[in-house]
Amino acid sequence: MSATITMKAEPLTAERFAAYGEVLTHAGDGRRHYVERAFETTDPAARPTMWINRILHPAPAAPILIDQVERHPHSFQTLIPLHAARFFVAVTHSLPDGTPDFDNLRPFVTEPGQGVIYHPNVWHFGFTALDGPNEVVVMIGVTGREDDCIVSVADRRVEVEWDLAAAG
Ligand SMILES: NC(=O)N[C@@H](O)C(=O)O
Repeated sequence: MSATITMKAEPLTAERFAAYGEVLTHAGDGRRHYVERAFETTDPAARPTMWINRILHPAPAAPILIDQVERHPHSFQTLIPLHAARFFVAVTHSLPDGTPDFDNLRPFVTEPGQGVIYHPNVWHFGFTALDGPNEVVVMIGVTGREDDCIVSVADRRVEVEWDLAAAG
């Protein structure tokens, strides 16, 4: 295991996240804000599926250890917390060999009321509640094959300071 990488999370914005996905908030003056890509898949066998994850334990105040990341090759993935609260997001792209680029991991802290849509194949840390337990709606296209979710265990210790006030 190589040396420890320490990072500081940034506030999540649409611009900072654009290379990895979309930030979900209501935009515009109308009552309805259509989200175009939430159900997009890359495989015709992928069936739109929704579930709710119960997250009983929010991240502790200590730096978050990124022990593994996952990606979904066949579909966009939407995550919408049911309780308006901040959550932690960390994303990266693949290196040429297909493994996650941990050196260029981008950690973020959301605002209450935001959700995210991950682009297919974007490596991401599992949904991590902050400030208390939460429940998160997950929407994704599922083929039922074993590669709907590909997990990669970190080959180095990556710690992220997520308390933005403390991070300065
Ligand atoms: N992305 C995430 O946090 N979780 C989903 O991939 C899931 O399988 O619940």
